[in-house]
Amino acid sequence: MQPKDVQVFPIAAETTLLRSRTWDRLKFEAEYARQRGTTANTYLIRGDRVALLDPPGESFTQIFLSALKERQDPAEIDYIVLGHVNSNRGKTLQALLELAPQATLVCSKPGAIALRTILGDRLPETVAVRGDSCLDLGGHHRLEFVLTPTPRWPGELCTYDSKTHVLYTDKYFGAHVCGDQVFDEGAAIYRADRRYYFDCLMAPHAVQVAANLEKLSKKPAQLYATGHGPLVRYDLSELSSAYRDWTQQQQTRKEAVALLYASAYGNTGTMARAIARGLETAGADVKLVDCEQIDPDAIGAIVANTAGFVIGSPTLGGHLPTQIQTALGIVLSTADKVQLAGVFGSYGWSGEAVDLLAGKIRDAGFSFGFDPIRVKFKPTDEDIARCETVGAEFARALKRRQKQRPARLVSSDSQTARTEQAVGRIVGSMCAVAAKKDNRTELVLVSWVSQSTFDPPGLTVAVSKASGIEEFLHSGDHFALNILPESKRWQKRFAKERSIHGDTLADLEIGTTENGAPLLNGALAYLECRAENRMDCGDHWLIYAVAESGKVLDLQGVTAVHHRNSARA
Ligand SMILES: Cc1cc2nc3c(=O)[nH]c(=O)nc-3n(C[C@H](O)[C@H](O)[C@H](O)COP(=O)(O)O)c2cc1C
Repeated sequence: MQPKDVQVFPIAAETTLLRSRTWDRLKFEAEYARQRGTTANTYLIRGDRVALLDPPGESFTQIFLSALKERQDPAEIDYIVLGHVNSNRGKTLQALLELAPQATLVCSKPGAIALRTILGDRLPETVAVRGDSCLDLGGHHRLEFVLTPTPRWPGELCTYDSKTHVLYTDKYFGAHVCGDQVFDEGAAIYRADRRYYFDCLMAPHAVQVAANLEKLSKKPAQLYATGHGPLVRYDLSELSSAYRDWTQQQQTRKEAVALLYASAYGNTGTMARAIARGLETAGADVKLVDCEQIDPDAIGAIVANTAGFVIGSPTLGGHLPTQIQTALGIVLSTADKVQLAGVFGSYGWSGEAVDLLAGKIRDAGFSFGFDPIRVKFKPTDEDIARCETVGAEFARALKRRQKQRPARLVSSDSQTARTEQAVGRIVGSMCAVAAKKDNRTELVLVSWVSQSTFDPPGLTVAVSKASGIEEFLHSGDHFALNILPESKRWQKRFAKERSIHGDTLADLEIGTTENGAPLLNGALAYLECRAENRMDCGDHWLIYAVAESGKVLDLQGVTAVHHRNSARA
């Protein structure tokens, strides 16, 4: 394999590209299956002042600095502009700043926060730019900044040079592909790589990407200077409109379901059509695919654009037919783990196919929207009705899932933020702890509630020390745990204030439990609790209480769950 190197190329007036190249796949691309190598593109703009845009990550630190020093004295670099900040760049930045201690770092505000974590004491003067900020390098090189945050890169920043009409697009419009070609002449050869890059890095954040594309389109760019892969000169308008189409497709894919099947004698096909009817009745958009009739390459594209997949197969000779084996391989390598799965099939006596499918899909980490369905030979009317029902259930489960998934998963580069994010993924049910003493009622929203003992039935609840209620929760005190249903009403009410007491209780209908504890009208269930013990834990008290009695008030209701982006949100 060709060794790593740095390709240097002038791309516009006083503007040089330094492309750190690897023909191998980099560590950070673990998610990226197309092994075509990559380039980390850095740009040097020499106006009256010198700006270096986007030094590469640590895989290239030494070769990049050697190549840079041959062309530019680092001691004369005025600005280092960072389209995004991550720890992978930390090592190169540290080495670069030793050679260029005079340089000012330029990045977005979230970028500056991440830099503080990465560089610590060694952080030099840093300018956090806003969306309307400009940096005049002299010689008519005026850098205009466009903030393009996505949950994955909250601090992303693109830069436009109004002299050269070059738009430095950081993560946008790139591709992980390595070669000698700097620009994209014969652009069609890159389209599959660019689409794959989009699917891996942009598609999950389609809403934010669409908004950012809109901002970028305001710059009259003649060249997209990408962060990775070939620069976009020849495919500029087509790639821009393809990005818009792809984001739009992504936003409408929400409840599409890929229903893949094969059927030698028509029985599994009958089941497939019944499941499809059920799905459609419940509002899903079904892509029904007979795997014997489709080019396997098309299966990946279909599955990548759906929120769930269902696979049906007959058992033939104790196995899956080849077309289903192929389809399964494609599905498992393409589908996102958040996609919901389903399995069905007709059989004659042993019926291994459904178990095989379910086992592989389960082992790959997917969860199911219905229990696998097996039908012996020809489906009866009852079987067909059952297939329709599970189709509809699957569509509803999909809707619920999408509602429950947090709108934004903000990824971060600092270890602390990553830990907080991970802690934030622990979900808890939304409850209101309510207590009354001396005619004073206090009510506080909590989501850190957990059953702790079976005998006696006991639970722990964490209550903020800042909330007024903690003084009502000493050993022997009684309180009610009101378990809230999924409802916008409660979300809105508690968005205003989490801790409610005094006059602000007036808009709530509060009854009493049998033991006289405050019961919130509209609660899904309640538990009458007696505090037994408490532990001093940082900014919270952890209360252990015994549930003395309780009742589910709405048997059909679903408990509200508190999804968070981070431990602090
Ligand atoms: C050649 C052949 C092999 C079969 N092997 C099995 C088998 O190993 N186990 C089983 O349960 N059924 C087996 N069957 C029965 C089929 O699974 C059954 O007929 C099923 O309804 C076919 O579904 P389809 O109409 O969707 O193709 C076999 C059928 C044929 C024709």
